[in-house]
Amino acid sequence: MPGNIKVVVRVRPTNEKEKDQNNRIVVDVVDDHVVVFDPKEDPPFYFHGAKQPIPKRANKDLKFVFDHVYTHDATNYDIFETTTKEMLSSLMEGYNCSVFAYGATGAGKTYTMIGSKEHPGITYLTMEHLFYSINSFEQDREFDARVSYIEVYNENVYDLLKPSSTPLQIREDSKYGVTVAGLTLNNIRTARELLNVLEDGNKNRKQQPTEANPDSSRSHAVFQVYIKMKFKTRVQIRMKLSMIDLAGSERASATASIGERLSESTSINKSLLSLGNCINKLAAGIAYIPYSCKKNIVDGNMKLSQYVKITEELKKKVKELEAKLSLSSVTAMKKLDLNWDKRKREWRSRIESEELAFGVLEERLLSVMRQQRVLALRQRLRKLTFSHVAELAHRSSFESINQTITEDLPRHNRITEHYAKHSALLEATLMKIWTEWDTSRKRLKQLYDAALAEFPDLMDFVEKLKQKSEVRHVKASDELSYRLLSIENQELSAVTDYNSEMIALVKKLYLTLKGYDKAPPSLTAEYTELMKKAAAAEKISWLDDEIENKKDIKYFSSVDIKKPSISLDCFEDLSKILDIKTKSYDLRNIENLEPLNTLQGTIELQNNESIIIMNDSPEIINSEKAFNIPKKKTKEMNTVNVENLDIDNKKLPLVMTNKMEVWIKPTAKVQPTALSTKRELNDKTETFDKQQNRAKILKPVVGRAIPMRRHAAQPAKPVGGFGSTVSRDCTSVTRTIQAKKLTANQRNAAVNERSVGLKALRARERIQSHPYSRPTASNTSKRLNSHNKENNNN
Ligand SMILES: Nc1ncnc2c1ncn2[C@@H]1O[C@H](COP(=O)(O)OP(=O)(O)OP(=O)(O)O)[C@@H](O)[C@H]1O
Repeated sequence: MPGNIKVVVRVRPTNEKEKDQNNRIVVDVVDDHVVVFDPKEDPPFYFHGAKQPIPKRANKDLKFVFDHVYTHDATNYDIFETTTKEMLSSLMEGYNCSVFAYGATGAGKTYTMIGSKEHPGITYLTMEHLFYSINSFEQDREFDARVSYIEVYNENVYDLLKPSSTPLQIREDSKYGVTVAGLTLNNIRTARELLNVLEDGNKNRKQQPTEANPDSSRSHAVFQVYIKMKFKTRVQIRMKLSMIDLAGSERASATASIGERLSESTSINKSLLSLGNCINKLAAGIAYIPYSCKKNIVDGNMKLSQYVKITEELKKKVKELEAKLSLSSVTAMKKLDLNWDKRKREWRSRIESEELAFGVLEERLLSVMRQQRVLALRQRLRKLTFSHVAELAHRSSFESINQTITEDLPRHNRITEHYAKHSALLEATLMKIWTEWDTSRKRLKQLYDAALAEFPDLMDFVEKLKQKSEVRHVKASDELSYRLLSIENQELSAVTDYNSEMIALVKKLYLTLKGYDKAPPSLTAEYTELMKKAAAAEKISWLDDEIENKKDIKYFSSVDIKKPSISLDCFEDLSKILDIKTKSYDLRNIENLEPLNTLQGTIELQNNESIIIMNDSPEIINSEKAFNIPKKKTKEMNTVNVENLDIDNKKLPLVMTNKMEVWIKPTAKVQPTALSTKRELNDKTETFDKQQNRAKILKPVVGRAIPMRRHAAQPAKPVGGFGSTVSRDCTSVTRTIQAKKLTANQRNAAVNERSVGLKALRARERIQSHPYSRPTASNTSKRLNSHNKENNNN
């Protein structure tokens, strides 16, 4: 505002009563600034030729100049536009502002200040604009606006927002000045909320009808807005806006006050008198004014030379002050900066030490969780072993074995009990540490939030610490996976050895019986079934499977630190994985076993590829079953070349025995071996089609070659075929098709190599060294001797 005070006058329209009584209008609005009170009457006039009487009392005809004068047709909005609207910009700059409505009873003070819902007063309009300003500044400032609404009635203060018959206490202290103890401050965010607050407050205001005003307010109402404005630069400003609807100044005679009204009038007048005195003293420049204010009077009688001297002195003083001010502001800024850095460092070190403590707790927690997981796995494996042993004891017909195993049961029980105790202990420890860890975690989070609220640039620092914690989790998970897998692996190899021995034993027993024609068909069937199962677990790796399995591994080994009590649930899934693995056998020991293992599938060919299937078996008698090929033809199928085979869509439905190896080759032709014929190939392929068209597996890896049982009597032919060295080599059985894309020369070399005597030689050696071949006329005694010898050794 241009000045720090503005005085305006509003003239209200005459009311019905005044109109009825034909009251004289005593205020004459000359223009926007000048008003004449009790203006002179117009010159006497004549009516029907008779001069009308002149009033006895002389008119005061007092002229007043104001900052603005509003006529009776001005609206509350007009008043707001030229008064408090301007004032708001001063308020937003941090000045306290006050607005008083002063006037006689019924003059329209409440109408102007408070108004009604239809005609909101300037308090509402001002606040509405204030909220608008607050919103427009929101980008770089934060606001907190609270309001209070009190009335001063009979010199006592009452809270209009929390009505009570007991007045509030007024206090004065050096820091905050005059305050009202126990005052309600309402946090409001919109002008609409304010309207409700004002309405509620007004209902509690003391109003009584007087002669002059049927709704006369008998108290001074003080509406105050406390605004806290915080800049992004952390500078904070508090300011206060007071909108005061004073009680009407009145003459007891005019308001016809008696009794209680009269005492109210007395109080009202007394307080207004004090206010008036204060304003008058300010205006008159009196030395002592009870509320704030500096005297600034210039003596008009001083000489010009004195003015010059004073001005010089003042200039000097101003320079001194300016220098001091700039010095102190630099010092203050430095101090501020130092404080700033110091506080930041304090936050960092507080956070660091809390994080350190948190990290120690977390390490402990993770370690206990790891122990718990490992123990749970051991517990489960122990249970599994125990149930196997118990079953074995139950089934065993050997008294001595049964006894040994039964005697061992108490030890199993003791171990199980020990595991349970240890597990309970770990559980208790875990819960204790977890509670401490959780408390520390929450505390750390609070510190992070508080530090970032004050120093957003600490974000990187906080993020690094958070990452540290994540790394701890990942490490713990990895370590756990490693521990679990190594335990599992130990278990697996133990089970594998055991199973291999068992299968070897079964094989010996069965073949021995069979060698002596003592194997009944039911036993053969059972044996065949068992071998099928064993073969089904053969180590054929499927590329996709490996990927899927990895998911499971991740699942069982992750550490969910936030839910320690249910962390062991995932072991159910782990058990599934382990079960799969423990069922797999070591296939090294089931080579040379019957029956044929078959691999079914479809090989999809690339445009430049063809297929060669080779079979190195000198006798094809058992593949007859799998392929359903007539005997006379199968005998000729030692080597099968499917090169250039015209299969629909270049897909070859395939039943691959373990005696075969599939070679995928580029279009370059491979020289067929001497024994291969197309005719044989076609016969075989037709059979595949008939039987195995439903096969769906894509991209199979070549299976391990398991040579069929051989008849020692049948001479091994020097035939072509795939090399058994490849198939026996455990590491090479998981080759992918891609790995087989050899050049034509390499392939030819390989084919030829395998086609000649080397393979046949090996096959012969195997046959001759095989102790369980059916005895023939020429070698029966030799076989029996060697068989008996081996049994004795066992
Ligand atoms: N500008 C206006 N236009 C229309 N009506 C008005 C105006 N000013 C006041 N009035 C009416 O005049 C009456 C008295 O007004 P108001 O109650 O605001 O007076 P007041 O000065 O607050 O009186 P008191 O001191 O007794 O409380 C009310 O009925 C109000 O509606």
